[in-house]
Amino acid sequence: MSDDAAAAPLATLVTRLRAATSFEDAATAALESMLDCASAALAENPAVKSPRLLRATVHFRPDDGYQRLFGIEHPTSAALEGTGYVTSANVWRWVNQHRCAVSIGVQLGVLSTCSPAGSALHREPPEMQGLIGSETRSYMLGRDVTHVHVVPLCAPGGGVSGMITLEARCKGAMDRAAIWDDCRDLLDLLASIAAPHLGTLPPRAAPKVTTDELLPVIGRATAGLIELVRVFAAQDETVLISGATGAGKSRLARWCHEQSSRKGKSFETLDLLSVPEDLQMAELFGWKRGAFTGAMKDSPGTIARAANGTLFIDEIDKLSLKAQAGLLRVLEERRYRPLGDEGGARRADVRFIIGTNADLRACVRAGKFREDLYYRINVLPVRLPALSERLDELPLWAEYMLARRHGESGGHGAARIERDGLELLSKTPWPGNLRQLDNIVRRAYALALSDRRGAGGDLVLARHHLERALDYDAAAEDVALIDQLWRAAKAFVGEAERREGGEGPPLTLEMSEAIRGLVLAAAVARRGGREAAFSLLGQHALLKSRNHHRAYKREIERVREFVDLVGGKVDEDLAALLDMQEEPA
Ligand SMILES: Nc1ncnc2c1ncn2[C@@H]1O[C@H](COP(=O)(O)OP(=O)(O)OP(=O)(O)O)[C@@H](O)[C@H]1O
Repeated sequence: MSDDAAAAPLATLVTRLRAATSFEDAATAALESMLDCASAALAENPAVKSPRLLRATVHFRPDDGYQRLFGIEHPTSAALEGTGYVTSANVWRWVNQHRCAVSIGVQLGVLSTCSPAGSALHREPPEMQGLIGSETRSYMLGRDVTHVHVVPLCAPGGGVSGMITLEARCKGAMDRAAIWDDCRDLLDLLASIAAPHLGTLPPRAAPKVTTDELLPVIGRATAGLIELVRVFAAQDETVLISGATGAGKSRLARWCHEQSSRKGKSFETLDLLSVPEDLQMAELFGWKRGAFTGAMKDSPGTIARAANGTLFIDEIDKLSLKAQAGLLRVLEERRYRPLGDEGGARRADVRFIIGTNADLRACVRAGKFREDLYYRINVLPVRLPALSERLDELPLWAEYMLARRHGESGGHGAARIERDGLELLSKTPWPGNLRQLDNIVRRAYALALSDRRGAGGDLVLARHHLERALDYDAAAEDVALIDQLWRAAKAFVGEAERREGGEGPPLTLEMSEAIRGLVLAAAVARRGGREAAFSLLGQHALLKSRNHHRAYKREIERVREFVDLVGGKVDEDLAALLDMQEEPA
């Protein structure tokens, strides 16, 4: 295209970008101008028969994780929805590392690029082999896409903040990745002009996302993210959810499953924090009887249990290097073999969602996490913001958690939080995120309940209840475990002395064993179930032999006896656990 011919689209784009007030305005302007230029260039190319530009997409992912995804159809400019997006982790990785465009001839897998240093065109340099995998290729062909051009969005600071993909159908040019040669410089230029606007303009008003049981609160900062996850849910590719501990990654993973075509099938969670390294392979792949000492009978692993459904692997950075190699094989070949199984490999029809609160790239740099696995799971990455980054949600979460607690205890009437109590919460730092907020609300609820005893009306969480709950939290955090245990030991001995003086039956050393049951009960309350509690506390042999329910009942019985003996007011959560005959739902 001549310089004169290029001047007009440049001027139009600059004018439209200046007028843009949102990310979507700027993205539409950029995509339309790039599609128009590419369309004109292809029409003039005598070697290309009946070319047709199909669509273009902005993948905005500063700092690697997706922040926005926006695309339009050509020539209508209708916004793309749902599964309308082509994604390829490898292409992103290449463009991100080399900061230059790539063209792909989909049918034959032909690739071309400019060398990062200059303008020389390279067809299929060796490092690009395998850049588009067979899955991506057949997906594109299934959508009638024969040619794709990918342009990096270079951020002013030197990094790459995203990429723009253009898709075309040119059946007569199937062996030529080079159909874009006449316009590739102009496309680079248009993208570079748009990049700063895309990086700085705010999104159009947050989409109206409806809440549900799994995501009861959605604020301004998370609305866009939830929409992204809804798009990703439809794609069956691996989703990587990163975010601080307690931010709600597990719930988001579950929600993603419910939005996917695997809804209604099993959803399994493997929390690697609670699985010792030497059992990780067994947990993932299952085992045959005799595969290792203690393997008394065959057992399916989480991959088999998640068949046709979704497997959420949390705390992925805790995966041993050996198990990392195993997981990589599953992700690449979709096949696995249980430990000790001599038969053929089994098919893993599972959608993986991965959770982490670690910086996986730092783990790769430190040699603790395989780089190839990192790229294999980093297909659709999203970052769930910490509670401190979405404070508009805080009052809604607090009220939701209070209502849930009130409902659990079968409370009558309404329960609410006083306005200055909510103010206090919004000024509090929340390193433990939603989990910590939930704990505070529960503790404040217990305090409010004991204040209300006897009085009717609404249950009100006043500021002083929340203050006390927060103080308790801070105190518990500051005091080392051994000091807290020492205090408990001294309290035990004090009570024994009182009884020695004639106050009730004696307290013997054996009775101090009730502490085991208390620890287990606390773990059940914390982890939401016996299996997770036993696993957390390293009781894998009991779990394997399925004897943990019996063990739990025995320990809890001991606690009940102890409570009967010493009397006094029992914490409400503990009382509920002691009354419970069966596993909590
Ligand atoms: N969508 C939600 N609905 C109700 N409660 C939630 C939700 N998300 C988070 N919470 C509260 O926060 C707690 C932690 O949530 P979740 O386990 O999903 O966080 P996480 O980010 O996976 O934590 P970790 O990294 O420690 O595994 C939950 O037990 C619950 O109390």
